[in-house]
Amino acid sequence: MSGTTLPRPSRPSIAPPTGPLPSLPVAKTRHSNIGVAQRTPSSSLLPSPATASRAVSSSALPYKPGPRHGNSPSVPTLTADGTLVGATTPGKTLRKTVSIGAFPQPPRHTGRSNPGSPLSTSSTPGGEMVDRRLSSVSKASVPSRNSSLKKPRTSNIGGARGLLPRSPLSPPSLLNGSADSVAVDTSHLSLPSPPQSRNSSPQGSYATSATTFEENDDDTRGRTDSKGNSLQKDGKGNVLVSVRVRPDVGAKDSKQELEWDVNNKRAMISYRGKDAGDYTYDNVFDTQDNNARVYDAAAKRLVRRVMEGYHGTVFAYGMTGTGKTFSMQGTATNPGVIPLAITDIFSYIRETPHREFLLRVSYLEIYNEKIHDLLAGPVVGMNGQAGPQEEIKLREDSKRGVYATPLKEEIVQSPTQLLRVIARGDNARRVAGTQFNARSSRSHAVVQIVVESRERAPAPTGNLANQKRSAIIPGGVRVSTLSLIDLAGSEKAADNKERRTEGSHINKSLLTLGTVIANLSTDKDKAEKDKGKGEKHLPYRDSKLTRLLQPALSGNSLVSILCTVQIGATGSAAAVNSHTGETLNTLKFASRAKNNIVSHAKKADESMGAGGDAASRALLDRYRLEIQDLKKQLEDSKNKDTKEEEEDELKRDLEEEKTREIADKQRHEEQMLEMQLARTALKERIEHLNRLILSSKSVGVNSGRSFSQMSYQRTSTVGHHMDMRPSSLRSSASHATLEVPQQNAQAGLAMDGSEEDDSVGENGDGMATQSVQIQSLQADLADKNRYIQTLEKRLMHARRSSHSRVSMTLSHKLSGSEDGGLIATIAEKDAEILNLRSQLEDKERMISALTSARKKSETAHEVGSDGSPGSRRTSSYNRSESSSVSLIAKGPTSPTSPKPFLPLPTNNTGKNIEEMTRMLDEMIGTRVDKAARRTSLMPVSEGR
Ligand SMILES: Nc1ncnc2c1ncn2[C@@H]1O[C@H](COP(=O)(O)OP(=O)(O)OP(=O)(O)O)[C@@H](O)[C@H]1O
Repeated sequence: MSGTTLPRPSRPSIAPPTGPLPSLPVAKTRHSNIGVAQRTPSSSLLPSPATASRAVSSSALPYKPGPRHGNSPSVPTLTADGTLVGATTPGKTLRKTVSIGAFPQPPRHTGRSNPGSPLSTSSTPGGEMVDRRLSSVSKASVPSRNSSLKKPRTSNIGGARGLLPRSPLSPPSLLNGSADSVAVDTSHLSLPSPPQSRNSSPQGSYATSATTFEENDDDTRGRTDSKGNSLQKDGKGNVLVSVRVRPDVGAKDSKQELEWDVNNKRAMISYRGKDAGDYTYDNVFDTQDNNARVYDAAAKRLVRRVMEGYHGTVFAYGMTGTGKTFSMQGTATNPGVIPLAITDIFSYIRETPHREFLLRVSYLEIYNEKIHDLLAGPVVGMNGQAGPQEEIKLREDSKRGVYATPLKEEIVQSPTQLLRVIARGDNARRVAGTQFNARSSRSHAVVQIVVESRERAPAPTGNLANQKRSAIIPGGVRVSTLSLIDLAGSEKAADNKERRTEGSHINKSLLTLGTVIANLSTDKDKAEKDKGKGEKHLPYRDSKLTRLLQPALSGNSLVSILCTVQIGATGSAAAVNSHTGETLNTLKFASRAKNNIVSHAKKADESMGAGGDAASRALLDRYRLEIQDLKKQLEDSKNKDTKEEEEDELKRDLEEEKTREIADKQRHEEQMLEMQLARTALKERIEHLNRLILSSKSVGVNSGRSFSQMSYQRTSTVGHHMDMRPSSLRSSASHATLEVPQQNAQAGLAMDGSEEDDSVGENGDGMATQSVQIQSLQADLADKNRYIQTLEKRLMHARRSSHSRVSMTLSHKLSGSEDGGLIATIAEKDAEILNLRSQLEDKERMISALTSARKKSETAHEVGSDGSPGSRRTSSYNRSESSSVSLIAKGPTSPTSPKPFLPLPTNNTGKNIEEMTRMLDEMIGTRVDKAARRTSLMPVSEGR
């Protein structure tokens, strides 16, 4: 086939690899054939010539590829349409195509040297497979596995042979999620488990003997030629074709069965009826072979190659009811290709720690030429009822090849998850009862597992940019796809109209598939023959199935085709004939597929994943980048958070600091105010006291003068017998002693001693003195009032402060208070105010007393001037006053003042005034002393 005219997806490069592809890392530890060992010697109960001869020619004898070639002319082509009918040219190999690279070429093939296949195992340098197991089997004279359908098996790897712990009778479907693990006892084999054996499963372990059996199976399947040389087994190229024969209990010993011979050892099916012929494939599975064996021989390698980066397609083809679904899905106890592939995929991931993988799965069906997404679930319409699904179309682009869109893809992380997803799709698949199958698949079902893988990034170091780079650089992402396809079965016209419609679509698509495959070969032949004439049209677009399979069929994928047949049938002769015809058709289809499909699959280009724009990047890369971005965002937000937290903390600190400062300021202001108030109060008090002193002085001066005058008068009156004691007036505040000057005293000697005169003498001086006293007292009163106001203000402020201050301030205040408490201070202040008030009252009383005294003296004065007794006193007073004045005017040196100074006799008014003043002074003195003591915390001395 030439790729020049065919539309090829560009996903994998179509150029063949330059060297041989690596084989699977299989530990070839065993040299015995488990399968062979477990099977009974091949012996036909009803030997036909053919079977007899094959029995003899089996393993112990050199293999002769003759029958295949011998049968070649008789191998008919697909009879579905007239154009495909025909037979291969006699002598011409059925395998017309070659696989990639250094595929070892079987001797019977044409001279082309085939490259090593990704599906092949190790080969000798000469290109021949080493059939170790076969040789060991031969040496041990193990009977041939070659068998006819009638041969009963005494052992069964998968369960029918007694190794499984449970009966496979009516097993639940594994894909429906009810499967349990199948632990097959292989201990009796005394064989080490190979490294890649299934050591995990969705539910546990699938370490079946069939799996281990597989490892050497490749070799035992090699054949020897007539000269005894080891031959490479057919089909170890990029395309594997296997045929599985379904057991048919009902048709036992029927004539049809006798016409068939299934030789799984030689991978050959021979038909001895009309159109007799031998059909040889890569694998032939007889009725005794279980699914594990089928998987191991037909799909295991392909799956592992897919994990290594190749695209792989496995599909089951066959007539309805022949076991396609059974082979692909299997049962709980006999898991099929799909669950076993899933198990292997995850085993591979576990065994490959240096790479990272991302798996996504989609599941679609082609039903009546329409594609349905089996994972999308029912679409609920506006009315709440299930509506039609969005139409899924097939598209093709240079990167992805042919693909269905829009199709739901689910990312899966475990075998269980993957199986669940597939089971979900499987439940959504259309099945119906038909004449041949109670649960017939009415659609082609395609499971696609996309495997993205990449070398694991080294531990990220350095900055984020470096980390980002290191996350996507190494090796790029490899993207490969494993397609597992369970085709609907070809069938005869059904009674039911719906089944008929389905059947016609199924048949049409299968026919197209056959045509494409047939034309692949024809095209190739023609292309070779008629170079330049152009290539034959390949009708990929005639059906959705072929369109979807186009990348695989056109050579971009490793392909494994499992054709299922059922030999023998019950019923009418026509039915039997029809059945045989279908079986033959399937066999011919398989032969053509084997011969015609050319695969030059190569590993997916690693750089593809890492390159291109973001949208075209592999999901693994996109996710890696996203992870990096998210990590960065996380880091940023963390940093931001930390920064914000720090800023918040700083802000909080600043605010706290500010609040503290404001509080301190307030406290300071309050303290200052208090101090100021205290100072004001003290100043006022000082002023007041000073005024008092001045007032006393002035009173002293005035009264001293008057007193001295009075003293003089008294002296003069009483007659010089009194002590010359200085008259002292003690200032209440300053304790200042004001001594009456001697000259004044002496001057007073000449004065008249009359009481009245003394009190009112000096022509109204007495009145003036009283006025001064009154003024002084009033001023004092005003002072006191101010002082009281100040104290009240202070008290108010102290109360306010005590309410508003915090306890600390309070305690501070309390500890700072001399009396040990603000409350005590307040109480004292209250008491002080009360005292002052009482003092005020006293003063008021004194003022009123003085005022009345003045009034009295005024009245007396007025009476005196009118010749009243008062006037006498006044005149006397005036006299003495005038004499006193004259004495004073004359000074002490006057010779007219010989009398010593005598204390003035106190009259009533003088006494009153003196007493009152004294009382006042005492009261003030007491108060001031008290206040001074109490407010010792205040800078009294400073104020003073
Ligand atoms: N190798 C086998 N061993 C035991 N039972 C089998 C085998 N192959 C098929 N069967 C049974 O035959 C029946 C039909 O098989 P299955 O549904 O797989 O056929 P099919 O090819 O998928 O049919 P269709 O195309 O109609 O879907 C099932 O009950 C299945 O269990």
